[in-house]
Formats: sequence, structure tokens, C-alpha cells
Amino acid sequence: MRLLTVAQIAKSFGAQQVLQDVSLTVDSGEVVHIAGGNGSGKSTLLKIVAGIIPATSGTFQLGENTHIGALIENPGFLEGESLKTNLTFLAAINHHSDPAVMAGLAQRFGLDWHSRQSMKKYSIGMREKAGIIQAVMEDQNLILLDEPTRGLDEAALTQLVNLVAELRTAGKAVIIASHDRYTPITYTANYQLEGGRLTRQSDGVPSIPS
Ligand SMILES: Nc1ncnc2c1ncn2[C@@H]1O[C@H](COP(=O)(O)OP(=O)(O)OP(=O)(O)O)[C@@H](O)[C@H]1O
Repeated sequence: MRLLTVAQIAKSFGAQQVLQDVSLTVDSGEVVHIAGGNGSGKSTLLKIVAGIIPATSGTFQLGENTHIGALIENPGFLEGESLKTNLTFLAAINHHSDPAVMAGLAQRFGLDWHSRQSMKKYSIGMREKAGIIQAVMEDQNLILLDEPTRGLDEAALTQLVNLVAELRTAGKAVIIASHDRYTPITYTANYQLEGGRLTRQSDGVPSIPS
């Protein structure tokens, strides 16, 4: 099932052209890697797909049943509130809250679901974990993860690798942007973003048809 079609997108900030003629399709069961150096436009592309900023030209189309979850740059949280309050609040916005799922994800990533610690005291890795959880906790089927390994310890990295594999098996799709060409995650397709252009590098493991 097609979840996303990006067609010939360009994006400029003033005189700076960041993306040119970027096209991409993503189907369920795909795990797409977008590699690129600092400032190559990875976050910009994900923000366009998430509907946060508009493209200068070109189009993108979501599938009829596409539900996006996203971790892009530094996700905003209510800093004075706990993880549980934050995630419950976010889930309530979409009326799609399952406390057991949220608590299970927190436990999986080694975060104390019942802790009253405010999120302003969270470390970089803890914030990243909270960002990953909010991107998947509502059963979203197209998950955008921008540098999701930032600050993660080894146990959390293993959980992330396993989580992405489970999402793929469940027929969802994940787009991961990172600086590294090689990460421990198993991809079905690899792209490089350079000079504003997105180029397919190679196929990884086959996607699992839904
Ligand atoms: N709101 C904005 N206004 C002006 N320029 C911007 C804006 N957002 C991004 N840019 C510029 O667009 C370019 C691409 O930025 P982007 O954040 O997409 O890169 P990135 O590949 O995600 O980088 P990094 O790996 O460092 O996070 C950069 O030169 C950046 O300065």
C-alpha cells in the first residue's frame, strides 16, 4: 500500500536552494534511509512531508489511510510536566490514547512511566526516547525519525533496531534520516541527499508486503 508520494519537490530559504527535484515513494513495509551531511536538507524534507513547512514547488501526497508520527529535531514537550503527562496530553489531541501501549513503550526504553520527574530534567538520550515513543504510540503507519540514535545508550539502540523491524513486519513504514551511511538499522532502501538532490543508492532487505 502506497503511504507517501513525493514528486519533484524543491525548497528554498530566501536565495538558498536546499532541495531540488526530490522525488520519493514509500510503501507499507519499507524502512527508508536518507543519509546526508549536516545542512544537506534532511530535516527540511521530513518537515515538508510532516506538513510542518510548505515546499517551494512540487507536491507530496499521503495515502488515504496514512497516519504520520514524527520525531524531527528537538520535539517540544511541556517542560514542567512528567513524561506520562506529556504523552497522555499528546495522545489526547488525536483522541488516540492507549495508556498500556504508552507505558509499555516507556518501559521498553527504560523510562519510568510513573516518575513525577519533570521533562526539563531529562538528558538528551531520555528526550530522544520520549520523542521516539510519541512518534509510534498512536499506531501511526508512516514514521519519520530524524537522527533517532542521538544520545541513545546501547540497550536503547537495540530497542530501536527491534522496534523498527517490528514496524516493518506490521506493514508500517519508517523513514530515517541520519548523517551516518551505516547504522545498525536494517533498511529496505538507501538514499543519499547531497547538493539538494536525493539519489537512491541501493536496496536493502526486501520490504514485507502488507
Ligand atoms: N527555517 C529556516 N530558515 C532558513 N534556513 C533554513 C531554515 N531551516 C533550514 N535552513 C537551512 O537549510 C539547510 C538545510 O537544513 P536542514 O536542517 O534541513 O539540514 P539537515 O540535513 O537536517 O542538517 P543536520 O544534519 O545538521 O541536522 C541549512 O543550510 C539550514 O541552514
